[in-house]
Amino acid sequence: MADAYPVAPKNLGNDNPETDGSTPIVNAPQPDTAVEAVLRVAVEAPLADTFDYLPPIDAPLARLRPGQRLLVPFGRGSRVGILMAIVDRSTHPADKLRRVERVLDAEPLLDEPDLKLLAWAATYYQQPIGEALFAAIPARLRDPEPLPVETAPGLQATASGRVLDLETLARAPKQRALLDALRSEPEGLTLDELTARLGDSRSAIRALRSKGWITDVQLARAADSVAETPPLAGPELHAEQEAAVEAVQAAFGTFGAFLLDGVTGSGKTEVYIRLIESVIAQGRQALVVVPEIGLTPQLRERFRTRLPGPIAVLHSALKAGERERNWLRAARGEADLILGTRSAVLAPIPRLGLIVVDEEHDDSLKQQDGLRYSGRDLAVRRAQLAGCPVVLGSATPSLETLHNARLGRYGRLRLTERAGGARPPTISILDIRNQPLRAGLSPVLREHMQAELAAGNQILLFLNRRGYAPVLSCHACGWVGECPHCDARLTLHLSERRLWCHHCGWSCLQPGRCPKCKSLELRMLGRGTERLEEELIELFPETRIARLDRDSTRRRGELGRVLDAVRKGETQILLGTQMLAKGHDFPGVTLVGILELDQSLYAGDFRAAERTAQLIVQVAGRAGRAERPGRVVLQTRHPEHPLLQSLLREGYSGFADAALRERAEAELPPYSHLALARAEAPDPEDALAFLRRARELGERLAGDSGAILLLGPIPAPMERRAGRHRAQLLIQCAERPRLQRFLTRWVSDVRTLSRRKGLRWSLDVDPRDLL
Ligand SMILES: Nc1ncnc2c1ncn2[C@@H]1O[C@H](COP(=O)(O)OP(=O)(O)OP(=O)(O)O)[C@@H](O)[C@H]1O
Ligand SMILES: [Zn+2]
Repeated sequence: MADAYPVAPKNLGNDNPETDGSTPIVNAPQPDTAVEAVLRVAVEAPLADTFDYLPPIDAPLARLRPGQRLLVPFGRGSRVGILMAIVDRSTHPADKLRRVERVLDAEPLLDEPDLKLLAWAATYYQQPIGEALFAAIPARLRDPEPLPVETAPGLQATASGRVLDLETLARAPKQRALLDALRSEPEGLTLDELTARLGDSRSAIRALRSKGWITDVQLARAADSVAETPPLAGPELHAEQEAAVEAVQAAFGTFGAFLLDGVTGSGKTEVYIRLIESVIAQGRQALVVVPEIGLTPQLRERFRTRLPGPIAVLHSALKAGERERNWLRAARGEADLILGTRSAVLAPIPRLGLIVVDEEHDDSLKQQDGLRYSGRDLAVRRAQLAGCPVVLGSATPSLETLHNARLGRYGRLRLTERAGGARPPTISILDIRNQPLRAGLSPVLREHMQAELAAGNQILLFLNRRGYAPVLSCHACGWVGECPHCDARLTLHLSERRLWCHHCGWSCLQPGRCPKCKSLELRMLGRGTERLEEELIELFPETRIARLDRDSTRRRGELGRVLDAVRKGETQILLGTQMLAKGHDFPGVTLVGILELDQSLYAGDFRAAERTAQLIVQVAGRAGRAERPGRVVLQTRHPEHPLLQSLLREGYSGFADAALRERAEAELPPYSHLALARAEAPDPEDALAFLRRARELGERLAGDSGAILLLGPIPAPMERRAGRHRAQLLIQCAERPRLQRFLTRWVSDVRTLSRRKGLRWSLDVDPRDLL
C-alpha cells in the first residue's frame, strides 16, 4: 500500500508558514503583493496547494502557457512542476517568491480541458493537485527531460539519387521501385515503412547505398504501423444494437451519458465498434476504458482488426517506453483510439469525441491508492468537460449507474437478447448438502459434465480461490498456518512447496512437520484451483484440462496460450478463478459449473451481494454464446438464500431492484455518499487513536445538524496486515456537495494533527469496499 500523505520534508514549511526564503511559498494567508506576473505551479508534493513563483529570467511571458512543465526551486533542490495559471498577484510578499529556473516544454503537455479535469479530480478526491497531475503523465516526464522524440532508422534519396534517370535501373526492378518510393518522400521512409510497401529489400538497399543514391537517416517514427489489410467488416447489427448506436450518435458533439445495459453476449462490443468507427470518421478520437486489458487480449485484437486507424494501448503492464510512446500518440492526436485501463481516462486526448467504459460495474476501475479515483466517474466528468457522449456498458450494471439511469441522468439503452440467435443460458441451483462430492463436484454436476464431454462440448468450472489448499493444519495439536504479519491464514501452493499469504505476499517453505508439536500429521484442508486441477485430471483422465488463475498465467504469453487453446476447442475443461468472468467469448462452452460462492454470499461488506450477483451472472454468461445452448449449475449449501432466489427468478435486474430498495432503506449508496478515512501504524493503538482525534475535529466542523455522520473509528475487518494495525472512520452524508465541503475543511484540519512515527492515513472518497 502506498503512502497517502507522506510526511513533508521539514524544510517545505508545511507546518510552518514562516518560510525562510530558501523554500517555496505555501499559500498561507499573507498580504497581497502585486508583481510583474506570478506563475502558479503544481508540484508533486504532499500539500494541497499550488506554489507561486516568479517567471524565469530568460523566457518571455508570451511563451508560457498552462500545462507546460517548469523546473522550479523547491526546498534545497529543484523539482518539475506544471504551470497551472499566470496571475498578476501573489498572496505572498514579492521578495519571498523564487524564480522558475527553466521552461521544459515548448508546447503544453496538458491542454486546458485536461488541467480542468485533473484539478476537478484533485478537489473531488481531496488530493493535492500535484498528485493528480503527475498521476496523469508518464513517469519519465517527472524528470526534467525534454519530451522524447521518437525516431526510427530510415532511408532518404541523395541529391544524385533524386536526379538519376530511373531507366538506368531498368534491369534491377527492386532497386528501381525502392528509389522511386524514396524520391516520392523528400524526408525519406523508415525501414518498416519500406518493408511494408516493398517487402524484404535488403539487397536492393545495399546496392543503392553503395552507389551513393540513398543514405541512412533517422526519422520521426510514424504514429503506428497502420494495418496493411483493410479492416474487417462486422456483422449486420440487430435492431436493438441499431437503436443504441443511433441514440449515441445523435449525441455526438454534446455531452450525454448512456447506460448500455445488455445481457452477456448481446453484442455490446459490436455497438462500441460502430460508434468508434463513426466518431473516427468525423475526425475525432475515441477513448475506451476497460477494467483489465491484460486479461482480454481478444478484445484488443477485435478493435485492431475492425478499425482502420492507429490504436494507442495504455495500461500499467506495458514497458515504460511503450507506455510513453502510446501516451504521446494519444496526446498528439495521432492515435484514433485510446484503449486502456482506468489511468487512460487521465491521458490527454485533444480531439476526444467519444468515451466508452466497458464493464462499468467492475471494481478494478477504482484506483486504490494515491489519487483514489473512479475511472468510471471521471470518465463521465471528462465527457461533460469535453462535450461528448459517454457510454457505460455492462450486463450487470452497478447500482449507482442503475440509479442514475432511473433518475434520468443517464439514457438507458437495452440489449435484451443475445446476438446471432444465441439463447440465454439456463441457470439452476444445486443443493449440495449431504451430497457425496468428488473433487468438490456433486453427482449431478459430474453427470452433466460427462454428457457435455461426450457430445464434444467444452466446460468451464469456476472456483474463486487459487493455490492448493487454503488451510494447512496439524491434526495432532490443532496448529494452523498463519501469516506472521497479517490476521490471515496461509495458502498452500503445493507445486512450489510454499505457504503464501495472499494479503501481504509473505511466504515460507511448506513445513514437513508441525512447527508447534513436531507431529507429521499435517492436513491440507479445503480446495483451491491447483488442487481442483489435480483432482480433475484423476476424475477425467482422457480429458484436456487447463487452469486459468494468477499463478498459472504468471509466465509471459501463457494467458494468451490458454485462451487460444480454449477458443480453438483444444481444451475441454477450463477451470479458474474470477479471471474466467472477464468478458471472454468462448463459443464452444455449453456448461458452466460454479463450485463455491457461499463465502461471498455472507461477506460483511455492504456491496457483497451486488458483487456476488455480478460475478454469478458474468461467469454464467460465458455459457452458450453460439448455436449450442448453455447450462449453468451453481452449487451451494444455502439454496434458500434470497440473493440466489431473486437472481434465479428475476435475473439481474430483479435482483438489482431488490438490492436498491435495501440500500434506500439503509441509506447506503447510491442513496447517500461515503468517504472512508483509513489509518495504519506499527503500534496497535495508534491508528485508532489518530482517527479518534480526527473524529473530534470532524464533529466540530459537522455541527449538530445531523447531516454529516461520522461512524467509528473501528478496527479494519482485517485488523493487522503486513505488520501494520489498521483502523477506519466512515463519513456519510446524503448530499454530495455538502460532503465535499465538509471533507475539504476536515482534511486540511486533519493534516495539522500530530502523528506518531510510522502512522499513515488516507481518505477514500466513494470507497468501493470498506476493508
Ligand atoms: N449483430 C450481430 N450479429 C451476429 N453476431 C453478432 C452481432 N453482434 C455481435 N455478434 C457476435 O456475438 C458475440 C457476442 O458479442 P459481443 O462480444 O459484442 O457481446 P458483449 O455484449 O460485448 O458480450 P459480453 O459483455 O457478455 O462479453 C460475438 O461473437 C460477436 O461477434
Ligand atoms: Zn500476510
